[in-house]
Amino acid sequence: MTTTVAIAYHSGYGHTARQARAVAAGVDSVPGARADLRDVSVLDEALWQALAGADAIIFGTPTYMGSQSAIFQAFAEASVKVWSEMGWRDKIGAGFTNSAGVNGDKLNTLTSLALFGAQHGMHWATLGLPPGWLYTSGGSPQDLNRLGGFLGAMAQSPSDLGPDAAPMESDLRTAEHLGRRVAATAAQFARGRHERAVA
Ligand SMILES: Cc1cc2nc3c(=O)[nH]c(=O)nc-3n(C[C@H](O)[C@H](O)[C@H](O)COP(=O)(O)O)c2cc1C
Repeated sequence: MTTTVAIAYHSGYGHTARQARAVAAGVDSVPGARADLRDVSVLDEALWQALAGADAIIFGTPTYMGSQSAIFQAFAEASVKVWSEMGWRDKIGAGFTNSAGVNGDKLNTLTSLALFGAQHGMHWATLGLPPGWLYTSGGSPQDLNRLGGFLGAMAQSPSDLGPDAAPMESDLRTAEHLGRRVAATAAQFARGRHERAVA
């Protein structure tokens, strides 16, 4: 039984795409799980079919002007047809974002993604990591979850570095963690549904 985790993301300049690939690597590291990376700037039938068939959907967007990008929001609004049929209800949902500021108002973006998932009746998976780096005086920027998010995975890319150099490695490991966690959670849900069906 393969667990499919779709990663539905937008990236204007490539940084969030790099984070999305790290999420996918985390998914693919779980035995029996398969990541399906989908760029939501192309709203075609293949996208909607892939999302309909996924056990979990992880949403990703850069933080632009303190929230999700306009292109991600266009995708969210276009999902109203799926919403009207509750097509994603009971799937696992999760989110990630990347921005230039250390804070940069990323939490507002993650909150918005979680509400989006809630409107679709999804079960929201959190990051599930303690905060790293400045949370204790002995922390390091190399810590997992160095940006201290809980609702999803955060990454930070200095505005003068290209996607070849940012986000930094610890943020990419944090993104991998989210992918692994969602894949494991989706597999648990799928097994539970299967056992209920055969009981
Ligand atoms: C229109 C626009 C708005 C932005 N707003 C924010 C913001 O509110 N907070 C922040 O920290 N960075 C902001 N940034 C910086 C981006 O989040 C950052 O460059 C990010 O790495 C871009 O990701 P991408 O390459 O996937 O598009 C903004 C960038 C643009 C182009």
